[in-house]
Amino acid sequence: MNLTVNGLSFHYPGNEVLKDVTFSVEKGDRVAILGTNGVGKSTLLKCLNRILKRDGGSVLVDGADVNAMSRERLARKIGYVSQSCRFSETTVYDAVLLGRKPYIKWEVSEKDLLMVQNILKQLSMEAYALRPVTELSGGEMQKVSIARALAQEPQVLLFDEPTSSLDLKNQIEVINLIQKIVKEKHISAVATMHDLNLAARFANKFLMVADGRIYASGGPEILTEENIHAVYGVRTSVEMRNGMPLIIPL
Ligand SMILES: Nc1ncnc2c1ncn2[C@@H]1O[C@H](COP(=O)(O)OP(=O)(O)OP(=O)(O)O)[C@@H](O)[C@H]1O
Repeated sequence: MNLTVNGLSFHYPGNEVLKDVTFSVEKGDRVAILGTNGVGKSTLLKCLNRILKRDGGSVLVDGADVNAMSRERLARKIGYVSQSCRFSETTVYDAVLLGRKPYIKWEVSEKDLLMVQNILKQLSMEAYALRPVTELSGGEMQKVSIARALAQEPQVLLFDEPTSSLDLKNQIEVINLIQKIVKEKHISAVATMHDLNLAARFANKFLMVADGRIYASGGPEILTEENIHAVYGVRTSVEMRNGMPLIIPL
C-alpha cells in the first residue's frame, strides 16, 4: 500500500487552509502530523478520507484516486478515527462490530465476532464490552472509536489526536498497539499529534505543518530545536535518549 498526496489544496469559505501539500506514506509507516492549533491538521486528514472535498491536487491509494472509489472500497482502504466520537445508543461490542460493516454481506461471520473479541482484549476493553457507549468516560469512548477503526482492517489508518483523552498508561498502550498492528498487518498509520515526545515514540515519519504547507518532513532528525521554534514559536532543548529525540521546552 502506498498513499501519495500531491499538491493538495483546500479552503473553507473565506479561509485558505491547505496549500500545495505533498507527501507519501509507505507500507509500515507511522506518520505524525504536527503543527499548531488551527493550522489544518484535521482538515488534511479529512481531505485524505474524502470527508472534505479537496480543491486541487491528488490523493492516491496504490495509484487509485480516492475520489473515484466507492464508499465501501474507500472504507477497506482508509479507516478514520475522528477527534470527537459520536455513537448511537449501542453497546461497546456492537459499536466495534460496526467496523466490520464493509465486509459483512448478509450476516455477521464467526471471523467478524472473533476479530472484535480480540481487539477488545488487546485494548483491555472486555470489562465494559457490554455497557452502552453513551455511558463511558471520554477516554473509554476514544478507545471504542480506535477499536472500531482497527476492526475495519483498512490499509491506512488515520487518527485525529488518538490519545488526547487518554491517561499515560492508555496513551502508551494505544500507540504500542497501533505500532504492533501496523507491523503485523503491513499497513500504515497517520496521526495528528500535539505531544512531540509521544509523537517521537510513535512515528518513523513526521510532517511539520505551518501556514498551510509542509514546513519540514522526514524522520526523527527533523525534530530539531530550529524546526520546533519555527513551527511552534517555542524554544526547546532536543536531546537524544534511547535513540529517540526527547523534547524539553525551555
Ligand atoms: N467546518 C469548518 N468551517 C470553516 N472553517 C473551519 C472548519 N473547520 C475548521 N475550520 C478552520 O480551518 C482551520 C484549520 O482547522 P483544523 O481543525 O484543520 O486545524 P487543526 O490543525 O486540526 O487544529 P487543532 O490542533 O486545534 O485540532 C482553522 O482556522 C479552523 O478554524
